[in-house]
Amino acid sequence: MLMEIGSGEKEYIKGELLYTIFKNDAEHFSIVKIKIHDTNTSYREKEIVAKGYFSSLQEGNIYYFYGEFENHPRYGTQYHVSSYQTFIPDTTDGLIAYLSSDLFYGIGKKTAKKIVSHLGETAVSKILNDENALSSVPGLKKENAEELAKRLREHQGFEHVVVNLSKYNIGLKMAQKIYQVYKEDAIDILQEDPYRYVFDIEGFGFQTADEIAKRNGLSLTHPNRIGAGCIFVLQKSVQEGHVFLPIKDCIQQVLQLLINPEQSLDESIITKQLEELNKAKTVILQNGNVYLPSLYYAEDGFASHVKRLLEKELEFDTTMAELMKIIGDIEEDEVLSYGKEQFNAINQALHSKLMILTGGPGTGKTTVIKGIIKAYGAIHSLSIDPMDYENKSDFPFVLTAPTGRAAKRLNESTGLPAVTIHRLLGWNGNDGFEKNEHEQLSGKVLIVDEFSMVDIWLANHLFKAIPDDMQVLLVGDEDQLPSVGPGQVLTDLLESAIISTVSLHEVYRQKEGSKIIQLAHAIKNDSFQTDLLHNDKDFSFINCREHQVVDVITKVFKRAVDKGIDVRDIQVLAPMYRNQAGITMINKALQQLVNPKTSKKREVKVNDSIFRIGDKVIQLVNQPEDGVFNGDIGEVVAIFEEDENVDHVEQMVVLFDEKEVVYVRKDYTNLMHAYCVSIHKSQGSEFPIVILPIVSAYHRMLRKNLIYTAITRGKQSLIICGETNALLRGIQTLDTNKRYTSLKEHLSERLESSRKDDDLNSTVTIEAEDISPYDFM
Ligand SMILES: Nc1ncnc2c1ncn2[C@@H]1O[C@H](COP(=O)(O)OP(=O)(O)OP(=O)(O)O)[C@@H](O)[C@H]1O
Repeated sequence: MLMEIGSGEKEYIKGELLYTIFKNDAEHFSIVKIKIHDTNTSYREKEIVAKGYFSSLQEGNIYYFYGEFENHPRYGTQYHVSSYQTFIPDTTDGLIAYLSSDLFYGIGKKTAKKIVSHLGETAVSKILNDENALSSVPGLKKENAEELAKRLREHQGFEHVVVNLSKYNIGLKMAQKIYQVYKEDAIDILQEDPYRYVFDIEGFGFQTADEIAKRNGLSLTHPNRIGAGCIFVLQKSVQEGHVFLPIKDCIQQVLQLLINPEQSLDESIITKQLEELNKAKTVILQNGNVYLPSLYYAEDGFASHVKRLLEKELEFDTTMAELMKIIGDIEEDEVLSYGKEQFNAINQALHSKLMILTGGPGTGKTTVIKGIIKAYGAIHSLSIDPMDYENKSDFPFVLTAPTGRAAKRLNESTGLPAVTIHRLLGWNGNDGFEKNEHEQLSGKVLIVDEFSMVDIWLANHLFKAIPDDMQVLLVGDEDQLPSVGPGQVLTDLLESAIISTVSLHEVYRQKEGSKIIQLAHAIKNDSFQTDLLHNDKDFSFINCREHQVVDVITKVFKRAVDKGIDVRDIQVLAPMYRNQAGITMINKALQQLVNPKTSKKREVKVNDSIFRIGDKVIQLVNQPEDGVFNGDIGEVVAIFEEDENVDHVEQMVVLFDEKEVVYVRKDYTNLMHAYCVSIHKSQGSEFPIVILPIVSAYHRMLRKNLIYTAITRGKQSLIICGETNALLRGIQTLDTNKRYTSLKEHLSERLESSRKDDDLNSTVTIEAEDISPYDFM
């Protein structure tokens, strides 16, 4: 149904599009000049500049624009369009002119007249709403009728969808996503089964679908509602890190979600619906658990690749004596003597197809990685200098980590090239990964650092791309926070004990007198005592309460900056965004301290924040097309106004290490200030100076692994400010949020089946010795 043009209390500007000032086809973003015909707003000028996301606009056409006025500091009043619609002439003459215009091939004036006289002045909406409307027009050829309806639909389709979705408070951006999936069917689907949106459209919430369904009078026990409820509950559980939900838990959560005083629901209805979804392969029910298929297959796929890699035997014919000599030479070269655990780790890694190396900070993980690479090079007579390889892809050592900063750290500590896992696999956004089981990685040894941060999806994609004969070393610290995404791959692998593992316990950095390392290990080993909080050369503890946190941090920060320390080297980490000691407040205060407003510095306002040239910012999502990833930290280096660049849109330029990334306004929300970042976001990074507030106001979040992760981010200095009790309680609180994962089961099933195959094969061989083929003839 078409919304009545220009009707309702919604503000509009009706006008002719005079010309396009700027157009970005890829973004569907345009800035246009409008000659105003009519408006129900108080705007009294004859013309206005309008901007927004449009599918197609034609100069000379008349449109209704719905949106809001905006005051641009340089260009004055502009209209920010949130939805729009072509004005279809409502007079007979206007309509005839419209239908016989160039827009509609094959329809001349005569035919247009016939259509209007037959269908009346609402001809266009009749054609759009009823496929057969034109069949009653005498003398109109079937092909022409079909062509006209098709063109009209194409032309009106997007606007029609946008305008109708806006009635349900669905904005232009989400409307574009929806239109891409459903095209002109979007509104029909929304009206018949809004819950389908929850399945098909990323980011479309259950509550929105539910409200629309209620408005459209859909029954509260409708299977689609219950099905969407199940999917929504599963999607939510994935955000909490689960790979599946036990069916009972899932049912309880769905009941909670769908609860309604008007109509009761019982478990059997939900169970039945889960079975239906299972039949349709929308979920997978197995062993009393319910999975979203992508997660079930990720776990199972990962397990199958682990099995594949373990099956391929490794040829290693270096004798222990030879190896001792090689390692001895490396020790001489490195001017150190490997500890027993470290030697064992190098030896085992060289012998293993797949190995896990774990250990807390300063136990020598990087030292061991370097030792493994050098020893491998010596054994196989391979140079470990990338410069000796003409072709980059021939370099035998592939070093990778889940985040940009972790990869950079790995590169700096080993002196070898290291990239993010996404880059290694050639992630290209929607299209997926260039590297996969068909196009695998090249190289001989793969080393993945910070493996505790890798979720089951990424682990599966990575393992798919590992060729059978590659040796793999997974390095991580199991005591850190689990991955942000679903699963706990490192923990599950360690618990399954199917991959050889070496844990390093002896702390080497402590020998250099590091209090940070001492603290970290005391927390890890549950031997923390408050006297460890005494100030030291690399550690201070400042007593303060929640309301003093922002002030204390600002003072500490100021003192450090006054001492000449680079702002980029000081990182505040906190567990939560809200409350008076939260990340948001800390960022505001620190921005004011280190990068205040001045008349010379350009800035842009984004919701409640102001981004200013010189601001430290963090990327919040993966943006592979620009080579920036969730957690990367950069600095705003330029802000351009619309008329200052060839694209004619406002732009903000952020420098990440040596790479500049240009953001347009719609992407500004991918950034946040980074004077203070969440501990979760800091995983995989290290900073010279870490300031860590810990107060009881964070109690919901304070856990041993969170505090351990935060403390181990500090390289040279750590300043904790807050309450001793909150710290004590935090490190005594274990993360009881058990993640539901079944990787261990998948691994044992896979390995069990391969054992059975082996048994079967061996049985056949034995029997075959006694039986001749003729026995079967
Ligand atoms: N066997 C050793 N003898 C002397 N020094 C060592 C030895 N092993 C490691 N170190 C030193 O200890 C420090 C920490 O080692 P390394 O950086 O390898 O640990 P790590 O586990 O990677 O630490 P982090 O996780 O904090 O990065 C380094 O300065 C390193 O040179």
